[in-house]
Amino acid sequence: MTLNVTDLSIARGGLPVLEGLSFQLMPGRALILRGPNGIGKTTLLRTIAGLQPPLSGQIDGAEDQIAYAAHSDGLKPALTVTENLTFWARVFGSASITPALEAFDLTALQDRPAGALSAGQKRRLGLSRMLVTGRPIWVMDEPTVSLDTRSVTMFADAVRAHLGQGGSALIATHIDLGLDEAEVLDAGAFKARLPALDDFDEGFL
Ligand SMILES: Nc1ncnc2c1ncn2[C@@H]1O[C@H](COP(=O)(O)OP(=O)(O)OP(=O)(O)O)[C@@H](O)[C@H]1O
Repeated sequence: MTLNVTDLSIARGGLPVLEGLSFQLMPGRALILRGPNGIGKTTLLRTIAGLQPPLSGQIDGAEDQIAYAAHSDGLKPALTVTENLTFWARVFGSASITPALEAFDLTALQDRPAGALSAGQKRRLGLSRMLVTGRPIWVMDEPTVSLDTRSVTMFADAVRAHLGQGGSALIATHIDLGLDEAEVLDAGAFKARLPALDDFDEGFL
C-alpha cells in the first residue's frame, strides 16, 4: 500500500504549522522526517495517523494501514511485557507475539510488569508493538528516545526487516539511524506563512 500525501496543510492549537506538503511513501521505502523543534513534525504524524484532521489537502492509502508509535509508549504499567503485547496482538488479530519479543530482546523480561521496566526497556516494548499490529505503514515519532546504541541498532534492524517484507516507515528523528536506503523529508521547507501583521490590523479597522 502506497501512502500518498498531496498538498497537505496542517495546524496545531488553531495555528497553521505546515502547508503545501506532498510526498509519496511506497512499499519497501523509509522516509525520515527532519526539521527543527516546533516546526510541526508531531502534528504531521498525528494528522497522517488520523488523530486530527488536516486543514486542507489529501491523505490517501492510510486507512487501516498505519501503526503509529507516538512520543508516549502507551503501555499498561500493571500488565507484564507479555500481557501488554498479547493485548495488542488481540486488538490487531496477530497470531504470535514471539517475533516482537525476540526482535526487541524482551524475552528475558517477558514476565515483568511494564511499570517496572527501565525507560529504554519501556521504549523497546512500545516499539515492539509495531510488529504485532501487522500493519504495513509504520509512522513513528522520535522512536529512539531513551534507547542505547545497541537498542538503536536493534530498532534499525527491525525497520529494515519490515521494509524487506514490503512494509514502509515514516520516522521523525534527529539521529542517524543508519538506514542508507531512506529518503529525507525536511519539514522546514513547508513552514506555514503566518498572516502579515498589516492584514491582521486591517481586520480591526
Ligand atoms: N497541544 C498543543 N496546543 C497548541 N499548540 C501546540 C500543542 N502542541 C504543540 N503545539 C505547537 O505546535 C507547533 C508544532 O509542534 P510539534 O509538536 O508538531 O513540533 P515538532 O516539529 O514535532 O517539534 P519537536 O521536534 O520539538 O518534537 C509548535 O509551535 C508547538 O508549540
